[in-house]
Formats: sequence, structure tokens, C-alpha cells
Amino acid sequence: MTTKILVTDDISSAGIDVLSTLPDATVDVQTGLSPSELLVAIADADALVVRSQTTVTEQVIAAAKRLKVIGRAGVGVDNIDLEAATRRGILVINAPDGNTIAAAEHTFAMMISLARHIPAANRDLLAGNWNRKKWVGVELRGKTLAILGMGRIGTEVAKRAKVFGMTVLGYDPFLTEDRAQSLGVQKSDLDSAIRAADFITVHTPLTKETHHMIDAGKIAMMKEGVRIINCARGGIIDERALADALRLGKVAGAAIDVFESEPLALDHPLRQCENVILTPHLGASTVEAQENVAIQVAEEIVQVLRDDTFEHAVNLPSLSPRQKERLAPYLALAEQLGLFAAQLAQGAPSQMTVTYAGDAADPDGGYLTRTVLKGFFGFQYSGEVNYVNALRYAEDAGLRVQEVRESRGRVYTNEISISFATDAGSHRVSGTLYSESGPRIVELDGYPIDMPIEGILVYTRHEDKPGMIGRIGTLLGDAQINIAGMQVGRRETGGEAVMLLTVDKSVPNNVIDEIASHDGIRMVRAIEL
Ligand SMILES: NC(=O)c1ccc[n+]([C@@H]2O[C@H](COP(=O)([O-])OP(=O)(O)OC[C@H]3O[C@@H](n4cnc5c(N)ncnc54)[C@H](O)[C@@H]3O)[C@@H](O)[C@H]2O)c1
Ligand SMILES: O=C(O)CC[C@@H](O)C(=O)O
Repeated sequence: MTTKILVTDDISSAGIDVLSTLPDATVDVQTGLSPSELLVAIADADALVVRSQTTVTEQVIAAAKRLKVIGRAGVGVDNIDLEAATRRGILVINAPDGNTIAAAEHTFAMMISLARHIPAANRDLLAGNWNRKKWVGVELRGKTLAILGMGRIGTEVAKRAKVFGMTVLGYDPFLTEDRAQSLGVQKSDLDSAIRAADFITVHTPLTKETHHMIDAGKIAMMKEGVRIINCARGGIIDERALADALRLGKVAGAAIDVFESEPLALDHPLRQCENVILTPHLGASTVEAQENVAIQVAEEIVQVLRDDTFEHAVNLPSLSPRQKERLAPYLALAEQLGLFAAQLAQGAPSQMTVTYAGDAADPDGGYLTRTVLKGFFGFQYSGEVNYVNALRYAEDAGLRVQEVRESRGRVYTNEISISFATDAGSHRVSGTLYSESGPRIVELDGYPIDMPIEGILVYTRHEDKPGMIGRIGTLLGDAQINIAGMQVGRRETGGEAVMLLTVDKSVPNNVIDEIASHDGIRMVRAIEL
């Protein structure tokens, strides 16, 4: 089947060229779609590429029957229902740094334009006036700039402000003292920063915490005549409170590129204010930035559709190339153990502990645990569970998952163990990765075992007494099921023993029931990997 890549916003042709390199793919560019047209166009798309105009709602995601990836040619993904995409296992990727310089330069253009009344003076002159006295501005040198959000763009704004001779205060929970010092920025809390600033610029994402981070209360704390810039996201500043403060002169000027609702309504109060500069979400609108983000996102989409590695997933932990390389061999072990655990469970556990020991214990952003859960829930929901939505399946099932990392394995140089309890009992299954023979199961419910973790298995726990192994073998033989391998274990003579058999074909339920009803059998499971 041909792969369909749907592009619903204007992206640079350089990105379309990259998408077109994917064999057997059609690139379907349809911009300006109405919501109902989008629902039709998305139905058979494998990938969707958007900028900020297309709103990817839960409804759009539900209408997409084949969608694997949504690519955002830019940074902010607030026009995409991330939760709905994650639940459906749809990867969301962005292009986080392609437009950083464009947005930082736009912010600076806004700040200088505010300081020197450039748009207003321009309008006035074009209207036939020559008002040199009316448009006296202020210098940036010696002024204090508060930067709220010291990520990629905030940092670039800070560097430029330093060159202009400004004192820069940075507010960001993730800004370390060392990094602030190396940038020549004073690390500050929010209130101190906005109280001291002559200019305030916001560079955070829009989140529950940053929504109306600047509201009437915060504006009241600011200096008289402060100037405010927002080239990040509409909603970080309360637009109505800002418009009131502009009218009252508390805020001397505001330069706003992004709005709570875009396009900006004709009757929006900011349109009525004289001392504002408004641009229609142009922060990323440079030729260079649009080429960068389009190429970046297109390359990633091609990688995803080729099942190759990608870098900028928003709803998956990001791993360095070294981490990815190190992790790759453990993925099969983790997924097989998860699948094994699901068939061992027979009932829903409410708690699972996954222990990584020795070489398997390096930090991986939770990737291997997602893999375990992909195996665990994949047993029940087959093709629907992937790395993106595996945690959501656990949440929905009320399964609390805990990770434990131990520097040394108990026996092996690398070990992954899954422990859980259900109403039917507690279980623990451990595996290791041998460089020569791949993933193996090495412990089952506390008994040492050594078998490849693959194929069709029959697991029994039974009384350790003569004839048990023979009887189980006979029952399987009567059902024409050939035994290919066997491991047995026990702790003490006459106590409980375990047996793990590999068999050549699936064991029907009636045979399992027959084994289970046999005197001395405490538990039996058929496990297919
Ligand atoms: N106007 C445009 O066209 C345009 C272009 C590019 C980016 N953007 C927007 O600019 C913003 C910043 O982009 P970026 O690339 O610098 O992102 P980034 O992820 O590199 O930086 C965001 C920073 O905000 C900080 N932050 C998060 N919550 C915070 C809070 N409550 N208080 C203080 N700081 C907080 C984070 O720690 C991070 O350092 C985003 O909203 C992005 O969507 C707009
Ligand atoms: O697509 C655009 O031009 C806007 C991009 C910008 O808002 C972003 O978050 O990257």
C-alpha cells in the first residue's frame, strides 16, 4: 500500500523535496482545509505535517485510521492534542531548534521597535506628518531585561541583550547558577525579575503553569512604564489585563506576536491600544527558519516511516545515539519478558516492579520499561500497543509501575526482572542477554532456569514427587505435542518443583486443563512468545 504523507500547512518546498524521497509515498499538500475536510483527508494518511494553523484535535486523531506520526514544522505542539495522539500510539515529533534564531531576532526587533516607536513613527510619517518630537524613544543600554523562560530562544535573546549593554535577569526553574553565570545572566525568581525590569519578554511554552503567568496582579508589581514582549505563545500573558494596563499607561508599550486565539479577532481590545506592536505570529517566518524546520521535520518523518531512529519525539523519551546503541540489544529481552509476564499473570496486577541490574541498569529515560509494558499489554491488545502509548495502557489498567536499578546483577552481568502479584499469586521472571545466544530466561518464581526466551512453552509448578514429569510428558504426548527442551528446578527434595518445557506446537486449553487437574500440579501455564 502506498504511504500517504498529508501536509496541511504551508511548509518550505525544501521539506516537500525531502518527503518525496521516500519510496512508494505520495505527498499530499492540502492547505487551508476546513475541519470537516481535514477529517476526510486524514482518514488514510500515514503521516501528517503541520505548522501552527492546523488544529489536530482528538476528533481528527480518531478519524485517522493509519496515522503513525504527526510532524510539527516548528517548536510548539499546542495545536496538537498530545494526549489523544499518545493514547492512539501516534508519535508526535517537532523541529525544536530550526527557528530559534528567527524567533530570537523577531523578539529583538520587537524590543527595539518598542524602544524607538518605529512602527508608530512610520505610520505617522506615511500619514503625511514629520513629528520628530513625538517619537523620542529610550535606549536599551543600561536597562534591565527580564527573560521568563531561558530555553533555546530565551538564551539567544539574552546573548543579544548583553551585547546591547542590558542587565539580564533570567527566570526559569531549570536555569542553573553555572549556566546563568556563563551567559552573564542573573538568575532570578519571577516576582523579583518583573519588579526590577524595564523590559519583560516571555519564552516559555504555554502550559497549565505558564497560562496567564503575567496577569493583572503581576502587572501591578511591575515598574511604571514597563515594556512587555510576547513572541512565545498567546495565553502566557492575560491579554485583557495587558490591554487595560496599556490604556492606563502602567505599561508603556507591548509587542505581541502570538495570541490566545489566532487569527486575532477584529474587535480584540489590543487592536484598540495605541502603544502596541502586533505581528501575525511571524516569529518563525524567515526563509532560513522555514527551510530549517521543514527539512528537519521531513527528515524525521522519513526516518519514522522507514522504522529508523529519530531524534525529536515529543511523546517519547529522547535518547542520545550512544544510549540508543546500548539499548538496542535489550529491547527484545524486555519485550519478551513483558509478554511472558502477561501470560504468567492470569489476572490484573496492580503493581509491577521492573528491576534492571548490571549492564542493563544504565539510565534510559524509561524506554525499557515502556518496552516491557509493550510486551505485557501487547499480549492482550496485539498491534495497538507501542512505545508511545504503553504507559497509558498501564495507567488505564490501574497498574503502578516501579523501576529499580541495581549496579550489579545477582548472577549475570546484565539482568532484567519483572515482579508482580495478582489475585492468583505472585510471580517473578528474570532474563539476561548472552552475547552469543541472545535473550534467555534465567529465573522463574525464584527458581534458576536457563532457556532461550522464545517459542511455545509450558510452565508447571508441582509437588516434587516421583512420576510428575513423566505424567505431564504423557499428557502432552497423547495430544501429539512433541517436547523439544526441558528445564527443571527445585529448592528442596519433596517440596515444590518447577518445569519449563519448550514444545513444537500450541497447547490447546483442554490439555492445559487436564494437566492442571492432575494430582500434585499446583499451577500450569501455556506461554507463547
Ligand atoms: N512566535 C513564534 O513564531 C515562535 C517561534 C518559535 C518558538 N516559539 C515559542 O517560543 C517558546 C520557547 O521556545 P524554545 O524553543 O525556547 O523552547 P525551549 O523548550 O527551548 O525553552 C522553554 C523554556 O521555558 C522554561 N519553562 C517552562 N515552564 C516554565 C515556567 N513555568 N516558568 C519559567 N520557565 C519555564 C523551560 O524550562 C525551558 O527552558 C515556545 O512557546 C515556542 O512554542 C514561538
Ligand atoms: O509555524 C510557524 O510559523 C510558527 C512556529 C512557532 O510558533 C513555533 O512554535 O515553532
